[in-house]
Amino acid sequence: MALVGRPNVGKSTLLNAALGHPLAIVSPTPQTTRDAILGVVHHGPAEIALLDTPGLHRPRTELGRVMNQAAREAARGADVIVFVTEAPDPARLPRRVKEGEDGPPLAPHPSDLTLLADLGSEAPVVFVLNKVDRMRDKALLLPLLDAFAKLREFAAIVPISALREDGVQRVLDEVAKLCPERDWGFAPDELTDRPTRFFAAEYVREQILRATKAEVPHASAVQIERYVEPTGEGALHIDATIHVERPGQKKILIGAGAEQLKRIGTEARLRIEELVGRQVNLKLWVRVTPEWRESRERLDELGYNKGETS
Ligand SMILES: Nc1nc2c(ncn2[C@@H]2O[C@H](COP(=O)(O)OP(=O)(O)OP(=O)(O)O)[C@@H](O)[C@H]2O)c(=O)[nH]1
Repeated sequence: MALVGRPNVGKSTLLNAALGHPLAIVSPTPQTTRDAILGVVHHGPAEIALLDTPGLHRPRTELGRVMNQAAREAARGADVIVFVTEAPDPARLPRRVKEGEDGPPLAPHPSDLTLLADLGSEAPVVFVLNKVDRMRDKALLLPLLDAFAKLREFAAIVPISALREDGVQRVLDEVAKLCPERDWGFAPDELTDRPTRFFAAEYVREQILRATKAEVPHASAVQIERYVEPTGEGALHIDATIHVERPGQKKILIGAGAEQLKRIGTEARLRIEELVGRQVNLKLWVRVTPEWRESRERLDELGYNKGETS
């Protein structure tokens, strides 16, 4: 199944909750996910391969176009689509709506209308309204769910809170009902089809997203230069380069006395050690690669080539 939706609605959080493992990186910064990431869940008699996709958005860079393409391809290849959107942020609602006074009911986000219209009708679609935990008065969500239900046919409509792991099993129940019968594709303990070196790069990027703001997270890409697995008990050695677009971004990332970069490295190392179950020796370098987000060649080198349309 493919998880599709706008950026930041909680697709990766839903994938992690379904897996019971924080495999995908999550952050409050939109466009955190850059590549489709597969996670495998065994749910009752069903084996569900969930593809977390980059949030569909209006691209401003070549990277953005490649990300959208990766999401669309994942959706095209899926047997089931789980369309994810979010309950509105109460802080942004007019007070009278919050207080339940008369007024226009909550309406679908305009980008959701476009995305749903683009989905096509081949695969069944399960509609998920995430982040319902942030609305105290859940009754306010009913007209919103109604409005979505009128837009197209959904196999199921499921309000959830991926953050609180509330309703996630119900999503899997609905998907399992729609799974076609087929041979097993994965071993029982297989969590993903991505190699651990992919996640090593992701976990460094996750710390960059946590530590920096504005353009820096968007302008950063992590490339693994060396990945040496020991034969015995020793540590896993990883050398990685963080590419940024401008010298000012490099300065921010390194920080005074290289403190920022050290913190990013330490936090990422702990997260990688948890994944691989052994000691990790992680070395990071920062390099300025001007306009890497605009160059097909650079994007290929950095592994963002899933959207290649030939
Ligand atoms: N309150 C609340 N926040 C949530 C919930 N699910 C996700 N979030 C938050 O929403 C933000 C975005 O979550 P992600 O899982 O990274 O969203 P995404 O859809 O994968 O984002 P992109 O990578 O941009 O496509 C993070 O700060 C999450 O903690 C939820 O159920 N409730």
